[in-house]
Amino acid sequence: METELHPALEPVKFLLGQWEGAGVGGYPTIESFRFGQEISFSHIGKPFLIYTSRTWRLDDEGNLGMPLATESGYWRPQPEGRLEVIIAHPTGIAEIYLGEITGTRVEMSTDIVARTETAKEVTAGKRLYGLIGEDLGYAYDLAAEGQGLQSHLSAQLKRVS
Ligand code: HEM
Repeated sequence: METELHPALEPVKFLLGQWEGAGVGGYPTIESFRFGQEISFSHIGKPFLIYTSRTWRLDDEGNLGMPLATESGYWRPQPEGRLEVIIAHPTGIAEIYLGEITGTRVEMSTDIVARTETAKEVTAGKRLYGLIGEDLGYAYDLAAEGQGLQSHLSAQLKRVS
């Protein structure tokens, strides 16, 4: 049965579906790397998107290797293009973002980052998502381990369903 889209999701409808692609990552404290990624945005008829992401290391031949980061959460569009996002990480981190939707572009910055006792010292994040033609692109800036907010990842994904 097709679930009817909640009207609050109209501004983020362009994200719905499964996306697959590849990206690059780095940070001053680590070696740069390539990764493959699957992202899913779905809904259950309520005013939020369900978001999940899985990633794998990508070698020079383009083969997927070890699993890397995974994350999941909820995207909650609000009136006037505002957006609230909650993302949980298995690394003991929970991020709360406040953002804005402008056409097919979403920009968000962390309001709060909470960490378990053993999590790395992540203090802030900024994410930019947007359609590039028919693809989904994003860039993620991270402040962690005493470093200022700067690029950790960027990727481009194709819609697969
Ligand atoms: C597509 C998603 C991501 C991928 C593929 C990815 C990949 C990586 C890799 C390969 C490393 C270096 C090796 C390691 O420590 O595992 C790393 C380090 C790190 N990542 Fe990510 N990451 C992702 C998302 C995130 C997010 C969302 C955060 C913060 C909430 C984050 C925070 C960190 C931190 C704090 C480090 C350690 C830096 C250090 O030890 O100095 N990463 N990431």
